[in-house]
Amino acid sequence: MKLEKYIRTVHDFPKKGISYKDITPLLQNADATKEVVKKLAEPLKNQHITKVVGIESRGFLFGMLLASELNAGFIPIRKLGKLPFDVESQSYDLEYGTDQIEIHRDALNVNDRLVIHDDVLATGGTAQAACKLINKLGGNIIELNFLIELNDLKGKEKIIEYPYRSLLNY
Ligand SMILES: O=P(O)(O)OC[C@H]1O[C@H](OP(=O)(O)OP(=O)(O)O)[C@H](O)[C@@H]1O
Ligand SMILES: Nc1ncnc2[nH]cnc12
Repeated sequence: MKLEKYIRTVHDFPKKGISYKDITPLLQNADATKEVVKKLAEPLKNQHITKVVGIESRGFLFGMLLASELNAGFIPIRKLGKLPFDVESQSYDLEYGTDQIEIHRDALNVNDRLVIHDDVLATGGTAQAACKLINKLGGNIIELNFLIELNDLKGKEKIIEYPYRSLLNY
């Protein structure tokens, strides 16, 4: 199945000069959605993953499905001020701004085997900040995976210490 045909490029969103990769056409298609989950999960099936970490908000969409497919738990990393309990925080730069993400301090334990998932790897600022949060809690990152990687933005250079995978490259 050609997953690329379900990704829509929207020019000048949310700011002039940005080519935004819109995954909503993919989400509308059940077969394409299942194919994404299968491809994300396949190499991880024997890796004894205990929790998938998803980054708000689009990282929740496939992060939760991947966790279910792997019989793993799910940990949300959320934007500033959204998690109700004790949190660790990390600020970072985006392709179109700056932001701050947080994780609950009791979200994981040192024995967990973690996968971090997000829909898009662009500059890598978000993924790098997520890794910093996990490291603050002493977590063990087995892999980062993404549905889409924007090659020219060189996000992979920010997560060089970890294995990572993207299903689609632009
Ligand atoms: O590699 P980076 O340059 O850090 O960009 C990637 C991040 O940008 C998008 O999220 P966004 O902050 O737009 O939020 P959303 O998921 O709520 O749409 C995307 O879902 C990633 O989380
Ligand atoms: N160009 C882009 N399209 C979709 N999501 C993004 N997150 C960061 N850059 C993005």
